Amino acid sequence: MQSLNSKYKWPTLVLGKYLVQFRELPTGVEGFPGDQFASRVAFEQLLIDRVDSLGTADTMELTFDISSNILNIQYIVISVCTALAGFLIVKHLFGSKARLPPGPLGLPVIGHLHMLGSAPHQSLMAMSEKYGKIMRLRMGVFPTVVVSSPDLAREVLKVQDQHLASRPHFESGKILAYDNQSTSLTPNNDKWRFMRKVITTELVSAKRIEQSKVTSLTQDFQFSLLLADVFFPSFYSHLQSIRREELLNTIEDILSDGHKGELVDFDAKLTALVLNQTTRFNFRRRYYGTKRKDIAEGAEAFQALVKEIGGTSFFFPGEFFPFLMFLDLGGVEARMRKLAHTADQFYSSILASHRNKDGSYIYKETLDQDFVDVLLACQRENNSDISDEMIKAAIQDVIIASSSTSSATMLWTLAELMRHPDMLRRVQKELDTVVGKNRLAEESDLVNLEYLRAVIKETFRLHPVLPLLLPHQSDVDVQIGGYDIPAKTRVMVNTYAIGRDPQVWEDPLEFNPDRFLNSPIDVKGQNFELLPFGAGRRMCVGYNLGLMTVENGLAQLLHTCDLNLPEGMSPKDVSMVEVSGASVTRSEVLQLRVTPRLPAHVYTQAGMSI
Ligand code: HEM
Repeated sequence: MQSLNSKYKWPTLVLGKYLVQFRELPTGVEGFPGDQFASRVAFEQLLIDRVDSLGTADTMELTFDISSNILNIQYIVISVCTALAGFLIVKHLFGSKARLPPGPLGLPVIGHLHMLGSAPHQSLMAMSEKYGKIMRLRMGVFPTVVVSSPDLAREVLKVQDQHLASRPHFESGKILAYDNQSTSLTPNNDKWRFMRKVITTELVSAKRIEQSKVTSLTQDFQFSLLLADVFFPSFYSHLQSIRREELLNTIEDILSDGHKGELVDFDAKLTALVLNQTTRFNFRRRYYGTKRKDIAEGAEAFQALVKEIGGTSFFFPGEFFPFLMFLDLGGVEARMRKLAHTADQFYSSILASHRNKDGSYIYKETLDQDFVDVLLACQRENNSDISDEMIKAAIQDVIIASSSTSSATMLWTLAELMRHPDMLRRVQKELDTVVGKNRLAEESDLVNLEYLRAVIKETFRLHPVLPLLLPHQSDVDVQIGGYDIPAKTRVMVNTYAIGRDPQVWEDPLEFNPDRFLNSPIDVKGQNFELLPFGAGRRMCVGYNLGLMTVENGLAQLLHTCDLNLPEGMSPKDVSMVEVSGASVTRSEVLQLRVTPRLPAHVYTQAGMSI
């Protein structure tokens, strides 16, 4: 067999790699599976066949997820350069008499990085079965503890919450998130609390926040919040109408594709739905293209940007060996800098569109204000504390945090329902009983859709899209599970392992929504066996918007559309294979046949032409 290296010019990233995972299709190679290959030989042969059949030029640009596949050559460089530093750090941190959690034997310098594989949550679950529900690991130079039981999750996210609510410093966040100024990456400080309050007040809450409750911020920040609060009521009702409008747009689009006899690409439709909702909340623009006429200029570039930043993994060499960042192994840093520059130009243009030419703020009536207006208003009142960079980081954070998570959850739920047609019928029967067939579902119906909500909880249990949450970090020495955890240790909660633990759930691998009927277990951070949004101070700040998006989106879809698998495909063929990036998604696109299931006048009355 011909060697790939001899035949094609090959990106450095691939040299020396045996396991490679595609994040994107090579340009022009249709239907190339986002798959992993057991060996280099199989991988190379497949590529050679594909490239030959296309007759492309001898250089191809490919994008790889290097999350777990840190190159052998890089390991060698890292090992030589860091042996001494690693030894000293480990000796300093673990050389004391502290009672540390157990853990597998790691390699010198790299620690346990090589054990993470392409799906770290799965590898860590397997390791916890062997080494225990609390494990000590080392990711490069960083001591890390992973917990995998509800009791230990409670200790991390509730009992020791105040000491574990910080975040580690991320090298990727330094480049891509304005020096870790985004809400999700900022350490536990006043600015982080401020951003959480503004998001809660302006984007995701149904209630006004009483000024008296704001006690932990500086006076200036309190004033800014008061200001934000004034804008709130009208903005909230406006958000509700945006949600509905975008949802009906999407359903019209889906039904129109279905009517033409085309298979509907649910990945594309639901990603567009959530992204459009989010960009409209933030800066009143639809940015993600759909087939409708009102596609904003630059939609495709923006779509690519969000996808790439959202898909940028924390798992690359410089993240675990920060003092080697300057070597830029694999060229990851250069790629991130380019991406950050493009993103910054985009956010600068958004800010500019909210200001006059001389930089002064364009005054708008309260009703016309979007999230960027609110942040700029806070900036005007508190100039030195809220920088443009902080605002840009906040916008990016909300877009990425909300878009990939909500659409991925909807897709996992739909895939489970397509695998279980009896459950799909039961959800639709419930919708017909609660809503009927003569009107569309409303957000207010959700409370009565008990079975649908059970299906969604069961999906969260088996397919949490952020299975390890985001890494927490201890500010001080703490104890978890009777073990000593030194300050500055990274702490992860493996919610995926908890969701599949036979000591916690009966028949844990079975998709059985009935387990949640008449059960007090909810997803709102009170029940540590089910933590799709985390819990405590760092819990997802957008959980009720995320939940509303998922529940309402699925209710409308399943009520208005009959869904069927493509001809010749049976329920057991629906793949549940995962791809791990910034969030965990299905590896296959969900394509379905769609027909309307309500009388024509219901769609017409809602303004849809199908
Ligand atoms: C189904 C949808 C969603 C899921 C499953 C989800 C899940 C999560 C999880 C697991 C975390 C990490 C919690 C931790 O580290 O302990 C998180 C953080 C976060 N989420 Fe969400 N999320 C969703 C939707 C949203 C939405 C709609 C927003 C928009 C406002 C949002 C904004 C954030 C932010 C800003 C953080 C960082 C919070 C902090 O560090 O203080 N999320 N989310």
